[in-house]
Amino acid sequence: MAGEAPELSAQERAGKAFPVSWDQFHRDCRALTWRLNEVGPFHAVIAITRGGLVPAAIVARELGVRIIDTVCIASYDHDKQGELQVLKGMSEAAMKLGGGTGKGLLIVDDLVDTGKTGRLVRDMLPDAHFATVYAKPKGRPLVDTFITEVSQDTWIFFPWDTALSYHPPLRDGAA
Ligand SMILES: O=P(O)(O)OC[C@H]1O[C@H](OP(=O)(O)OP(=O)(O)O)[C@H](O)[C@@H]1O
Ligand code: HPA
Ligand SMILES: [Mg+2]
Repeated sequence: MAGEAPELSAQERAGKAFPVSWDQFHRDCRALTWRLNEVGPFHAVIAITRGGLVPAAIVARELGVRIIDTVCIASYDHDKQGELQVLKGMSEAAMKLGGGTGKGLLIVDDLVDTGKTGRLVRDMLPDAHFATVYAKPKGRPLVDTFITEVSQDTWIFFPWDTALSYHPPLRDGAA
């Protein structure tokens, strides 16, 4: 409708930027593993794709877990959240390892934001341990273990989504 404000993307609503480098991400994943090592052992790691694949590989390597499965969920088209779509559920083998409820399984994702994705996986595997590297306040209650809390009005930029580029100086004309 004419005059109506355009819908803001989640990233525009978030406003602040929190860029994460590969080094920082690796360090944060290792810190997450230190905490998870106190909770395990785990039979298998379940990565929530795609963002959960990178931390899941690092965590599984540190914890010596070699069985890794995926739950493929999509909701954000770049930075706009739509309906959650489960594109692929867990394998029967991993489900069996978790006794049907996820007991002894470790679910890993890069972050929780609104918590919608987290809620869906918790409903699928109520007894699993759910870990993320970053957590925003709305999603935080759904996570068992995380490393860094980031405010709800911040957008996290992951290293696989970004590239180095020129940034002008803060002060006009200082370049
Ligand atoms: O707490 P929520 O508001 O549900 O958001 C968190 C989810 O959003 C992102 O995934 P996305 O759906 O963008 O897919 P991707 O992992 O393939 O990038 C992120 O990796 C989490 O899985
Ligand atoms: N960064 C990247 N992807 C996301 C975010 C975020 O802050 N929230 C939901 N998906
Ligand atoms: Mg994701």
